[in-house]
Order: sequence, then C-alpha cells, then structure tokens
Amino acid sequence: MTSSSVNHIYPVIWQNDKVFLIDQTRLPGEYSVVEISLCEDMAQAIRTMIVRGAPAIGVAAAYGMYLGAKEIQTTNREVFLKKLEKIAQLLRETRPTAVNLFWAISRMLKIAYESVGNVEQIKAILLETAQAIQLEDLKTCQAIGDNGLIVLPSEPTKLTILTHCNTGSLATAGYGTALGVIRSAWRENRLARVYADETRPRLQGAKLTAWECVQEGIPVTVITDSMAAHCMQQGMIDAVIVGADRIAANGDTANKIGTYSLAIVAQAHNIPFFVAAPFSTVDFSISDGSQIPIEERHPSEIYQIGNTEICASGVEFYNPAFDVTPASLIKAIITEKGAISPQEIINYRRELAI
Ligand SMILES: CSC[C@H]1O[C@H](OP(=O)(O)O)[C@H](O)[C@@H]1O
Repeated sequence: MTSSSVNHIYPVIWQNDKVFLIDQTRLPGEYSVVEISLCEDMAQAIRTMIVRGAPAIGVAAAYGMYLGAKEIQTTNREVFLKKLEKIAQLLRETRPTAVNLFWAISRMLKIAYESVGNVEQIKAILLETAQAIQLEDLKTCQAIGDNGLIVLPSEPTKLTILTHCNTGSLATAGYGTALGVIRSAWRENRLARVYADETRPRLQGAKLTAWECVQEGIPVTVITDSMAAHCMQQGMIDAVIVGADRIAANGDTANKIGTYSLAIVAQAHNIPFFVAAPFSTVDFSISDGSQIPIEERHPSEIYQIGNTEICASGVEFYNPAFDVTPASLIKAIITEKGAISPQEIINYRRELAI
C-alpha cells in the first residue's frame, strides 16, 4: 500500500496474509493494533467500532469478504459462491447506515460471480479487489481534500472550520474526507484552526479528530456539541464541513447524530455547510433521506463514560447514531469528481458503477 504524501495513519493494513486494524476504541490513550484473520472477527470489529467510519468499514468489509472466502474449503464453484453469499450477509448485518459497507460487499460479490477461474483463482481476485478498493479510497480522499479547496470561502485567507465526529484517516483508507479537506487547507496555508465537536455519545471528535490533528500539528479546539451554535453566533466559524454515511439520490445526507442541528444553525448564521464524501457513499437506490436506515446503538454509550455511570437506573434511552440533513441545507457535496450541488448528485449515477 503506497503511503500518502501527507500523513501516515492507515486504520486498515493488509500484511502477511492478515488484516491489522488500529483499535479506535482505545485511542487516544493507547495506540494498539488488532490482528484479524477470520471473517467473524472482522464482523465483530465493525460491530464494536474498532474500525469505524463509512469508507473504512467498506474497506474492512472487503477484506472480511476475502478472509471469509479463504475459510471456504471446496473446489466446487457453486458451493463456494453459495457460502460466499452467507459471508456477505454476515458482514451486511454488522451496521445498517453506512452504504459504503454494502457497496464494497456488492463489488466483491460481483467480481466473484464474474470470475471464470477456479475457486482458488476467485479467492486471489477477491484479495486483489479488496486491495484495489482500499487504494482507490485513499486516492479518492486525497482528491476530495484538494477539491474542497475550490469551494472553501476565499475570505478570511486562513479559515476556522468546524467539523463533527471523525472523518479523517481513521474513518477512511487514509487522508480522510471532511478532515481531508481540512488537511489540504492546512497544507495550502488556508487554515487557521479546526473546531472539533466532541460528538457525543462516542466522542469520535474529541478522541479521534483531535488526535489526528495533534499528530500533524494542525491547531484544533475541542468543544462540546452544545457549544457549536454559540461559536457560530459569535462569528468564530467560517465554514462547517462534515462527512457522510449515506447520501440519497436527492442529496439528503445521513451523518453522525448532531449533524442536522449543525446544518440548521449554520444556515441561521449564513455559514457555508459542506458535506465531503466519495461516490461510494451515495445510494442511488433511494430517492430521499427518509429511506436511510438509522442505526440505534446500545444505551450504555449514553449512560456510561468510561467506567462511570451518569444516569439513574430506571431511565429509558434513545441512541440513534445518525441523523439526516436535507439537501436544502447543504451548500455543496465535495466528491472526488469535484464539488457538486446536492440536487445535481442524481446526474452522476454512472460514477458508482461497480
Ligand atoms: C469519512 S465519513 C465517516 C463518518 O462515519 C462516522 O460514523 P461512525 O463513527 O459511527 O462510523 C461519522 O458519521 C462520520 O461522518
């Protein structure tokens, strides 16, 4: 895997016939790597967010498909493909919202069905395809980062950009989407500071985005999610850039919970609100955001911080991990093909051909 010219954080690494994942549940306090050689272990790593972030779980699922294929002991093509379908279903059921997961699985299955070789040759092609998906996403993120420079406000010359959750190298094959735009702005001396929402309840902003920024000396201020509106009202923020987990054909965008309220407040203060995402995050099969499945996660993510319980017993919880921002609140979707008006996304249907 070629290294990026800018940073060297890769959440998923293929080496010695195994996958190594940065354990994102232990950052920033501990940098540890988990070794994955079985499909079920990859599925569990996605479920428990050892690896997370829409493009990163697509890459992880692609390797999970290969690891599962490796475990299939048969030379019969039909038997192999039937078992591969079961592996695909296991991985599909890990998390419901990020469409990159399903896009990667579909691409791996398609290549298997289209391959004319024997089972061992199909396995080899599956590995090549997983590696291609990973390298493509790295290059895509670098393109997204640079394309973002075209649409960022020209004034002030050094911008203060607010972002939500983690959309950096840790959430992708490397470089990042929204944080990729921020990296490119930093490289081009167009960034004053990043304001990172801590992003309750999993705190990806405080734990992961801040960590990535510190690794590269990018000035970062962590705020609680409830402070974002105040910062915008005080004129402290020049632009808001977030990632995406699934974009509907009309440009409605699902992203980490709290994104929708950011978009409303940004509009109220006439601050440009951008989404940065690869085309592998667009789901052309759904017409609008109301059809995007929203993952609900375990309530312990709300009532526990570390080992401390912060709620009385007997309380009910609701823990949606994502919300949907209507296209009308999004100034542009920054993709590897350029910055696109959300309403124009539908015209790019062919970009996603797998
Ligand atoms: C590069 S976009 C990553 C996207 O995924 C995150 O969700 P999670 O941490 O639950 O996987 C968040 O929505 C980010 O915007």
